[in-house]
Amino acid sequence: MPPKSGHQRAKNIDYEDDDIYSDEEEYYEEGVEGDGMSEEDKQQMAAATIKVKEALGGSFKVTETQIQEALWHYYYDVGKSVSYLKNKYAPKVPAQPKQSQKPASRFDQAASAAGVGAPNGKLSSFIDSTTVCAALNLGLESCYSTPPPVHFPISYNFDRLTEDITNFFWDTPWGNVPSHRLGTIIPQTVAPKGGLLGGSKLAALAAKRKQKQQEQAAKAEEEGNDADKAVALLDRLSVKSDRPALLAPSDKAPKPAIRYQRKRSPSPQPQPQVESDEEPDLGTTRPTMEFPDLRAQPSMFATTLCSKNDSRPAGQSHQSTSFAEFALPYTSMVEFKKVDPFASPSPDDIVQEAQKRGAGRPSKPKATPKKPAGDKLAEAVDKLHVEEAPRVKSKNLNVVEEFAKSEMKRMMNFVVIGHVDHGKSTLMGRLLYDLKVIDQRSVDKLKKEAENIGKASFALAWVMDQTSEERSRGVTVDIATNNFETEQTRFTILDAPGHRDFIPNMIAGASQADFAVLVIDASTNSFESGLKGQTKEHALLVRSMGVQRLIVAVNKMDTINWSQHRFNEISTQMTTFLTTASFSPKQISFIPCAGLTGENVTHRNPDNSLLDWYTGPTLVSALDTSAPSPRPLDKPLRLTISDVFRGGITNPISITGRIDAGTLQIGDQILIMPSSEKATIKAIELDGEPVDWAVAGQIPTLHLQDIDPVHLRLGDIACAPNHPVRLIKSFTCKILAFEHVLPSSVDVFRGRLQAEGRIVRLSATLDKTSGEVLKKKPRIVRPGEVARVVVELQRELPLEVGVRIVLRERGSTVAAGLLEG
Ligand SMILES: Nc1nc2c(ncn2[C@@H]2O[C@H](COP(=O)(O)OP(=O)(O)OP(=O)(O)O)[C@@H](O)[C@H]2O)c(=O)[nH]1
Repeated sequence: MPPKSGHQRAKNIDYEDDDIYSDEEEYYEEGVEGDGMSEEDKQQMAAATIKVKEALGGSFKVTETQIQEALWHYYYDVGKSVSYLKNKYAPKVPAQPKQSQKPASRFDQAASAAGVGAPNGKLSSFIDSTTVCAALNLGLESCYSTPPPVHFPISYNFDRLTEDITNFFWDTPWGNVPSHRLGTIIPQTVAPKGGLLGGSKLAALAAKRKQKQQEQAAKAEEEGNDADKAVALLDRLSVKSDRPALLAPSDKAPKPAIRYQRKRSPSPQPQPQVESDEEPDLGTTRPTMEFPDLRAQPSMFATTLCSKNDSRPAGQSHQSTSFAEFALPYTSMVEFKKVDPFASPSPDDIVQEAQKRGAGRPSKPKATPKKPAGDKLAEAVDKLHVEEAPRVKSKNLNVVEEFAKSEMKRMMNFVVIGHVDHGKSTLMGRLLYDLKVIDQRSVDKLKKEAENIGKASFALAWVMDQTSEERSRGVTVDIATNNFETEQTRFTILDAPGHRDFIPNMIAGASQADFAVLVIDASTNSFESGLKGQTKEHALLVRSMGVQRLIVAVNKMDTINWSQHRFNEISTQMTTFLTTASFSPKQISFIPCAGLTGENVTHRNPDNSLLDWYTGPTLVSALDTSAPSPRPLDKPLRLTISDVFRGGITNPISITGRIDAGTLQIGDQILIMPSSEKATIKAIELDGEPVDWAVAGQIPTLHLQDIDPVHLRLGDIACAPNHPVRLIKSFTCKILAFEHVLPSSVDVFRGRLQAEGRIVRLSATLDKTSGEVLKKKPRIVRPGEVARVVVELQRELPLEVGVRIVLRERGSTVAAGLLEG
């Protein structure tokens, strides 16, 4: 009976239980006795034997044992067994031994090869898998890392082992490569021949040459021609010096002298009909062998860049330079030869020539002989330089004097603040419309657009709210500016967002304002809800930012029938609150108005008898009577950047911001902090008009040069280079608490500037009016109290004494104050 093969055992293994076998007994399963076959095996074997016999036919000479051996090996696979038996025991046909013979597989060969050295007899014990792998020339690494031993019966014939292996793999196609088709690796002893795969026409020509050369050499030797020998020797020497590695492959076996020459790059295009001059003349020239240069040739670009020192004699044309060795497509065509690409000046030459002429310099005569391309390129690179922008000439004006004698109108900036939707933008839109800053046509257009999206009541607000986001949401997001004039004053409106999410933007607007207009919705409940919201917060913020004058526009009076009672109620409540927030009652004005209808904004409506009880000024009159803030013109320049933008080709980088102190004029250099980068003022615009200078209190647009935009950020300070703002990381400030203040992390706001910091110390609580210390080192500062605290910043910021800051924590304003040092 055939041995129990590894396959058979594997069939019945419960892998979950027995993954690894520790000793050979375990390979035999229980219930298997004697011949090693189970009852099931025996039945299968009997049935399969009958089928194999039928398939082979009665005339086929094979014993039952041979059939069963085959079936055992092929897991009772009748087809395979039949094939095997036919191949194994079929009578050999002497006439066609090769065709009929089953091709030997790789495995067959390997196994046979191993068998050559093996004792051709009976092995006295089993052969383990290492031996099998070695026999198959596979090596152990291709077997299992822990190879399971393969057992063969005692007294197994080694010849049969190779046969079995051979037969087992005979049907694997990749193992059945006929021996005559097996590749042979022959170590290279000579340099490769020309052509991609060494079989080109040139190679054939070279071979011919070589043969001819050898014949000549033999002939010369016969004739004792010493001269030829010397030439041959010289050849060998020169070759060695040129390419020692390639041409002296072995000292022991010197090769005949062959002179290699650089292979010219063939044209990638089909050769034209014209006979090429470069066709080797085998008859007249020394026998040579075309050989591809194994070292990569430098590219044309690299050669051009690096060939500064041209050794060519002066006057030599480009065609005769080393570049000519790099064949270009169509170069051998007649048409191509007519074209001299260097005959006319290059585009670079033309540009340079034009530039010279433009600069008024006489153009140099064309250099003859022509310089090599590499030199020209190097020269051109040397000449490359960034055109410096023409220096901006300063008129060196005495700006303070200019301002004094300018007789220009007063200039004032006011910020419009208040709770969301109380009508700030509508009120400003109405004001601009009634003052004819906005024409009827524009307002009609806005009305139509607003109607189209169902927001007709926002048409006037859209005069200020110009972004699509603001218009679609019906909410102001960022500060919107606009200008208008009265008889006495030129105003800049800073319309702030009312929504609490945009308080940082409101702070930025407030930091630029001389005074504020607080808009309050007088309708039922709106005023009250505003008090809990941003009405109070905004009022406190602007006061903390240094605003002293406050005009309260009691708006939407049309919704309450111009109720005097309501107006008085609101006025009383607000006066109480504002005075506690340090506003002087003299600086507060209350104006009843309706932005939507325009009542009492720029004019009184004589037909509106409901407002007869009011005898005070209109809103515009109230604005006009406000006193401007003092202008520190004689102080060093300080401008807080509130916007950075690209103004276009002529003005690539521009900034906007209020001048807090000092003056500036065209041509001035300014220092940007904290980047410490300088810039030059190229042009100045004020309310869209070009001007030569600007002074403190104004919000000009400065067009800059000599600075990279990366050095300009919102909240940065533009200052005089000789009086720069210091960068500080820690400061003491006097604050008015909006909420309970404790040592904690805070966001520090100054204009558009926002930075992370921490209140590290509560130094003292102070008296509101006198500023005297009430309590040192308090544990907490309560809302409404004034205190001195120390703040540490995460990064250095341009802050100095007198600057107003706001401290916020998680979206709420906790305090605002003044930097002390
Ligand atoms: N009846 C009436 N409605 C007004 C008046 N003023 C404004 N409104 C309406 O109030 C709504 C809000 O007006 P806005 O001007 O957008 O309010 P706002 O304060 O600028 O809003 P934010 O800037 O987003 O805080 C709009 O529907 C206006 O039509 C007014 O005097 N009377």
